[in-house]
Amino acid sequence: MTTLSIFDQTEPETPRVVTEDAGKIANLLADRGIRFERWPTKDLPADASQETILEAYADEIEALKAQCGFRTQDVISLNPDNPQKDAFRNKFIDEHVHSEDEIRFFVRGQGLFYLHLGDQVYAVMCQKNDLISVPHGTRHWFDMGPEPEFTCIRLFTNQEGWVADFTGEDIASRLPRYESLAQATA
Ligand SMILES: CSCCC(=O)C(=O)O
Ligand SMILES: [Fe+2]
Ligand code: NI
Repeated sequence: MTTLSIFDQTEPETPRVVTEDAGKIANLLADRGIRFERWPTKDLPADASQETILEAYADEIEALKAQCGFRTQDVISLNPDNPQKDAFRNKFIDEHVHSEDEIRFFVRGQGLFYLHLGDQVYAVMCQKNDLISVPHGTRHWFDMGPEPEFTCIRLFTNQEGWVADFTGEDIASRLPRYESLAQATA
């Protein structure tokens, strides 16, 4: 199940709110300017190519582009047998921002997005079907865990695609990582 855990940054050990109610999750995130929706997905093999995935979701991608001005897209897909999984995990695991609006649409598996909003951190264990926005300037990080298994379509208003600005803050290391949150909310 998709789970939202909300932490005060001054008390990163214990979430003050934990919910698996998709409607509540959407409302709590909308209150903070984050879009969260559940979109239908298609049956595709775990090793489907980026091309196949973009083709299968061409209508959804076009709709989002028309609606919100997204210009580029890519696919990030990881499986536990990926020899570079640790490097990929590390790539996103520290707090960063993007200078443009982005969307993440999980079409397979799960992954944990942390959004640092004001003095709170919203940790969203995203699942297949979840679409979440990362508005420009939103401090965030992403933990795919030690055995990553997910496919995510990413949309960018930036023509260059994914460009990250790391904040240099250590907040990510003070919050529970994927392993504890997946455990706590299983
Ligand atoms: C699930 S997509 C990988 C993470 C990412 O793109 C990001 O943090 O910006
Ligand atoms: Fe990011
Ligand atoms: Ni669950």
